[in-house]
Amino acid sequence: MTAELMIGTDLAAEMVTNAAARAAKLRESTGIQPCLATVLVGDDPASATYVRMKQNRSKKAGIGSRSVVLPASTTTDELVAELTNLSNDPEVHGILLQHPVPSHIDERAAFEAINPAKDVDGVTMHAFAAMAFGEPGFRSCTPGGIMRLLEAYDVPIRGAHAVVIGRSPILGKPAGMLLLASDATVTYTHSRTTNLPEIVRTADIVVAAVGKANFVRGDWLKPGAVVVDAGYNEGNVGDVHFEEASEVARLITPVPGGVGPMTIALLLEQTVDAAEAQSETAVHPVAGLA
Ligand SMILES: Nc1nc(=O)c2c([nH]1)NC[C@@H]1CN(c3ccc(C(=O)N[C@@H](CCC(=O)O)C(=O)O)cc3)C=[N+]21
Repeated sequence: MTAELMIGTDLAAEMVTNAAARAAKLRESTGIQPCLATVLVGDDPASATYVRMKQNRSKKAGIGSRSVVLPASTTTDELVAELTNLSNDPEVHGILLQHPVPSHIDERAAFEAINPAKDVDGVTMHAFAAMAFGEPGFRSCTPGGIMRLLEAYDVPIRGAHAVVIGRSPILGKPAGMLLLASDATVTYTHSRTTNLPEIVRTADIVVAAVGKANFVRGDWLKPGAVVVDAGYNEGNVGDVHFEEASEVARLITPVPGGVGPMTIALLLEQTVDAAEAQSETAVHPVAGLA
C-alpha cells in the first residue's frame, strides 16, 4: 500500500454537524422544521437499507423525515402523483426518490415530477443543466460529494484528465459534468467502450461508477493517479480492486468510508439549503420557476 487514503467519514461528519446547526437555527428563528421525504418503490432489501441509513442520519442531524414506501406494482402515473403531492406539500423541503425504480416505471418521468426547488438529490434535468453549465444549484449527491472530497484533498482538477467509468443519470454522467465545469478534460467510458484499460491508463483522476465489484485493476492505472471509487456493490465492495490499486495510485478512496458518507452528508446539507430557501419564498417555493 503506497497510496494515501481519501477518507470521507470525517469530512462528512463535519458537514453533517454544520447542517444540524443550521437546521436548529432555522427552527429557532422561523419555527420551520427541515424535512426530507424519501420515496422507495418495491422491496429490494439493499435499497431499503440505504433509505433507512439516510433517514437515521437525518434524524441525528435534527432533520425531519417522511418515509413513503410504495409497492413494486406502482405505475408511473401513481409515482408521479405521489411526487407531485410531496412537491406541493409545504412541510416537505427535500425529496429523494431512491434509484433504481422497478423497470416498468419511467424513472425520468418520475424524477421530473420532483419540484426542482426540492430536488436535494440532484436528479432532475434542471439540476443536471446547472451542473453541466457550472451554475449554482443542487448537485447529484454522490458526484457533489466526490467534488467536495477532491477539494478537501487539494487534488488539482483544472487541466487534469479525468476518466469517468459509467454514465448513469445520477452518478457517472453528472460526475463528468462537474469535473468538466471545474476545467478537467473529461473522458466518459461505459459498458460499450473498447480498450477501456488503455483509456484509464491515461487518467490523472479515475471515477469508478460502474456497479461491478473489483472491476478496475491495478495495472489499468497510471502511477500516481487519483482514484475515486463510487461503487457500492453487495457487501460494501467497491468498483476498484483496492489492494492492487493502492499500490499504484497516489490517492484512493476506501469502501466503506470514502464516497458513501459524503453522499449522505451532501443530501442533508442540501436539504437544509432547500428548507432555508423555501422559508424565504413561502408562497411560491420554486423561486424563478413559479
Ligand atoms: N436517488 C438516489 N440517490 C442516491 O444517492 C442513491 C440512490 N438513489 N440509490 C442507491 C445509491 C447508493 N447510495 C449510497 C449512499 C451512501 C452509502 C454509504 O454511506 N455507504 C457506507 C457503507 C455502508 C454502511 O455504513 O453500512 C460507506 O461507504 O462508508 C452507500 C451508498 C446512494 N444512492
